[in-house]
Amino acid sequence: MSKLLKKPVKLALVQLASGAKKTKNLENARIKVLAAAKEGAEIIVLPECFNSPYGCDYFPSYAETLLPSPPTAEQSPSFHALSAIAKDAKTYLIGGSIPELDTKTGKYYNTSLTFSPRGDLLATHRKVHLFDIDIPGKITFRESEVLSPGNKVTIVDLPEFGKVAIAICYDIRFPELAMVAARHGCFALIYPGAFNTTTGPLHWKLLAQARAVDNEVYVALCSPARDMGASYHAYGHSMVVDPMAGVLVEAGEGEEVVFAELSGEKIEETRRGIPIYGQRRFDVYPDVSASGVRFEDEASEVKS
Ligand SMILES: NC(=O)CC(=O)C(=O)O
Repeated sequence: MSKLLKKPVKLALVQLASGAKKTKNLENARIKVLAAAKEGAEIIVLPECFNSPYGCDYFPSYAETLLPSPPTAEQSPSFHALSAIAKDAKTYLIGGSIPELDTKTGKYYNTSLTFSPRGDLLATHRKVHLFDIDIPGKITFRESEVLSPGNKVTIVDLPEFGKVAIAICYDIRFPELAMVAARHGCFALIYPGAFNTTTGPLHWKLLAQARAVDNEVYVALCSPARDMGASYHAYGHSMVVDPMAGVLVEAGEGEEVVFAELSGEKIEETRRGIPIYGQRRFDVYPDVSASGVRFEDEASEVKS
């Protein structure tokens, strides 16, 4: 038996088509998550900004207040919707991300909420690395004009399975975060993410496979469906990659739910075959996972 993943688990990625109407997005998420649960999924993932369009112009008007926790239904309809969906589906629900406003500081965040099958909040992850890029003639995006970054690595214990790490989209470009999470015993790295039609074709699958092969863990990326009528064209192609970097499943561009079976034996088999976990040379380079890693958000009462 694997210590990392105690028993096989069925994961579902809901590549949701979200529009301008938040109530409609929440209702659509509910329908799709309940249907995925009926298919046997035990961990279900929603995309980045699943309750709103994605873009700096939208963050403030869609932002919800999560603190103090639990928020009221007026402060955060998405918190309450996600909690109820998880409870009704009786599954773990990684609620993609939503724009958040911390009313104490006036700062906005891109925040993911994870709920237990009883509907309890297990963890909150605020996107750590903000999506600030400028590829002339292609895409310029500056999340930092509106958002503030989170400041911790988020690892969630799902007691009957094991630990997963939650991070958001651009966070996948930073191998240190993934390595820290893997070295702290996660069986999967889960990234709700909205890559775009410039970076997606080149980097989405490459990064999923890179983080998987670096760390010999499962990697799951969950995108919104592509909407060519929106100001931001999400790439789609939600996918699950196994610890050998094989693509287990990949969605197309439209609304779709994809499933994958994850097993501890696949992780063990990979690590037996290519035993990098016993071959690192910390006499040659430093162990980034050993010290100075922040797992708690000390500045706020946000649940880690
Ligand atoms: N949207 C993001 O956060 C990241 C992205 O699209 C990219 O890295 O490319």
